[in-house]
Amino acid sequence: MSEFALPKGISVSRETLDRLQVYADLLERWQEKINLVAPSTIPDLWERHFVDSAQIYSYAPHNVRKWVDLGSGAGFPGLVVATLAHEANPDIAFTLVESDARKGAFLRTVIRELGLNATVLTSRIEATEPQKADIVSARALAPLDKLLGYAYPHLNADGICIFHKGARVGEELVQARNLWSFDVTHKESLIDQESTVLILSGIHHV
Ligand SMILES: C[S@@+](CC[C@H](N)C(=O)[O-])C[C@H]1O[C@@H](n2cnc3c(N)ncnc32)[C@H](O)[C@@H]1O
Repeated sequence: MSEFALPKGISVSRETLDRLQVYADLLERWQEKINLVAPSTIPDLWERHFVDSAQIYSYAPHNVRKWVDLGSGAGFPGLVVATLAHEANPDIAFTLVESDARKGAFLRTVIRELGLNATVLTSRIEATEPQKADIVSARALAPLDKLLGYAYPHLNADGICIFHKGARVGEELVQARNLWSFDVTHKESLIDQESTVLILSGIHHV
């Protein structure tokens, strides 16, 4: 199977690239009616949202079965990762938690069109029953201390979190350590020098 490189060297098959393109086209169409992403980011949709999301797929351990994405919005990063996993790891079940019903309708449309192994829960994270996830991801949802409070009930015993974080990551880590104990690995963002991806494991209340 031929491999194609997304910008920043992420390799995907022709089929996956085509699926991502269908997703991007749907997003641009729906964006005319509902605000799925900040309009200022549309000219840079591919890099700001698709590549930024795709970069975390390689950080997933090989034995992942259940992946939960919190506050998915238009599907970033969860639905992009579900698209990447579709061919190589179709057994990974993705759950996207998004309280906004219109965004939920968009997410379901993409899932149906692409045939992905993913489900949308249109509910508030705090009201969602524990998901027992191997991985919880989130981008642009909340400061780290609050984010861990959202994620913790949905992790299984060995579960890890993969969070996109911005320039205030140092400050957020200090705050979070007041409430939480965890091991953390920092990965440089592929798209933005100011951003980081955090991988957190061994998460417990202090
Ligand atoms: C700033 S947007 C980020 C969306 C996406 N993760 C991204 O990076 O493009 C935050 C999203 O989280 C959703 N959200 C915020 N609080 C939530 C909660 N408590 N439960 C479920 N969804 C929530 C909002 O509706 C919104 O779509």
